[in-house]
Amino acid sequence: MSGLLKIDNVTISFGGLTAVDSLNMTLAEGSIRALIGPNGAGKSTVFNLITGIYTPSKGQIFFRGRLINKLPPHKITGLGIARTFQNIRLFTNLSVIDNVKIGHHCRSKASFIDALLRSPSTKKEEADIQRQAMDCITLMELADKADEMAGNLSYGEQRRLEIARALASNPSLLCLDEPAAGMNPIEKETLAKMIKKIKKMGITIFLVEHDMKFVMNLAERVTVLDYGKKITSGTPAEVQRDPAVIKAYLGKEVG
Ligand SMILES: Nc1ncnc2c1ncn2[C@@H]1O[C@H](COP(=O)(O)OP(=O)(O)OP(=O)(O)O)[C@@H](O)[C@H]1O
Repeated sequence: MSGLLKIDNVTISFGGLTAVDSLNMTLAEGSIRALIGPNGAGKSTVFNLITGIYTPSKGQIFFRGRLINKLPPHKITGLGIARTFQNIRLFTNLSVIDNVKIGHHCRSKASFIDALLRSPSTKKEEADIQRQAMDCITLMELADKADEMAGNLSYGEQRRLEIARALASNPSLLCLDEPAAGMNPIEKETLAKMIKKIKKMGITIFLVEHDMKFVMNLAERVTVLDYGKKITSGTPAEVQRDPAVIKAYLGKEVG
């Protein structure tokens, strides 16, 4: 398996605070990688760096060998990197399907004039977007809720809808920021099953998550950050018995 994403010696500082410090990571294509660490370790900042929200103070980020850390977020999405956020960001007054159709926007080829004139090519593109959006919500087991307002969904369903929307941009790398947060054990089990299905479709998964049981059952490799620095990287079993990890979590059980 080749490296899909390469984070090469990346540092970002905010004033006097180094949020991510000389980070090196390579994500194998088709894998599930987790990034864990205590609160404030820099995990979301890594996602913000990959998706172009932040620019590294030092270092480089490559996606399929292409330097991406100077590209704006929409270009990075267009190259095939999608993400969800720690806090749910849905249009609660729009339907489930419309929330997902918005995720297609970055792939849409229709110009403003095309859309106004509703040319045959625009109509065909609209039909394709509708079909692809249905595929995404079917995958996340929300097809029967397609016309419901997103705000009426349960918490677990809203989190799944966010993933459906991210999938609508047809990514090859999907970054999930705390996807299981606030879910009950049954919702977490359903989510884990869906993430495995997404992986089987060939999409690489990069996951930030606090729920250790969820992470250890799902990820093939786990990278641990503390105060912005990578303290270790390995299989879930290796990471769980690493003394540096146990110390970082202040003696809390990891597993
Ligand atoms: N835009 C910013 N300006 C200033 N400080 C920032 C900014 N973004 C992140 N930080 C700081 O960087 C550090 C890492 O934050 P980050 O949100 O990446 O941590 P995290 O590991 O995702 O934490 P959590 O698990 O609590 O979500 C924190 O100290 C945070 O306050």
